[in-house]
Amino acid sequence: MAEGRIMKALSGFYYVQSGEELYACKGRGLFRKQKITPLVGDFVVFDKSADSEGYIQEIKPRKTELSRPPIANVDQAMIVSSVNMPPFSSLLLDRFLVFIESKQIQPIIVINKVDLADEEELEMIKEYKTIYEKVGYRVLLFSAKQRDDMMDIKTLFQEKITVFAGQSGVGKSSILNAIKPSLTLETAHISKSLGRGRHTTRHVELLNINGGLVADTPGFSVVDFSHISKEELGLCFPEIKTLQHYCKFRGCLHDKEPGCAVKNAVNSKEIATYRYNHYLQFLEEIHLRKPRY
Ligand SMILES: Nc1nc2c(ncn2[C@@H]2O[C@H](COP(=O)(O)OP(=O)(O)OP(=O)(O)O)[C@@H](O)[C@H]2O)c(=O)[nH]1
Ligand SMILES: [Zn+2]
Repeated sequence: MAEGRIMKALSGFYYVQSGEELYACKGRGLFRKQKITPLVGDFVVFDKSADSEGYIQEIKPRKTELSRPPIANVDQAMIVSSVNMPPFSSLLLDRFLVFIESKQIQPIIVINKVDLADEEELEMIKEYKTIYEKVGYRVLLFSAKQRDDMMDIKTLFQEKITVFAGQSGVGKSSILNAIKPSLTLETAHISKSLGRGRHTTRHVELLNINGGLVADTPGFSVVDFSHISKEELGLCFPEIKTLQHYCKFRGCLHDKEPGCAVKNAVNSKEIATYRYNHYLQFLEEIHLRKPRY
């Protein structure tokens, strides 16, 4: 028996890295009865059947799990937005933040295309940077076009599994390609050996970059809150989470309740009003959600 991490899933094989070796493994064993499918990012126990082949016998418990892209044990997500083209939207950014927080994954905010910003826009973006840093997030202003801050991004990968997320067109693929210029070549190579076109095979692969693992897919560009309850929503806003113990009522949703520490903090400008308004908007969205059967 050996242990390793699934780095890639392709055509029914799970490619497990153990030490320096990569083993092409088939799924078999106990986890089939448990009805869980191995995911890229999983730690697994496997039987070596030949030189570089094997059978997965066991999947180790997961820290986190994403379904789009399907990856287990993701530590952090780079949420990419852009200053311009498409214009910066704090509402969308907050949606992504809430989604990532709800999955127990650490968000990092990347605001891309700073090369396109005029003075006024740069000023606005810096104000947002200050607000989100106060909340406790790391914020990177970035340009995939100029690429001067590449090391800033790369140092964040160490000993982590990272995915990229963000609205369409913000530059996720551009940043990925800038980080790993050989990426497109590798993707083309894999598909060619299977005799298929580049875009027909959807697979996820973890790439070794700067001592960490980065998912080679631009990740998700839409999020939904269907798995989040009203009570959980406040936990996805760090500045609300730290204050909610001071609310008068346990289970306070920080809406109409009296003696709410969160509303007091909004009134005293301790919490950004727009963040609180987004919270209320998401709360309403969850409230109006049709029950699913
Ligand atoms: N000026 C400028 N353009 C950029 C920058 N980063 C990306 N772009 C351009 O923005 C467009 C969209 O970039 P992509 O990398 O395809 O964006 P994406 O987020 O992967 O988009 P989807 O694949 O649709 O999710 C492309 O034309 C890029 O060349 C940047 O930092 N500055
Ligand atoms: Zn409250």
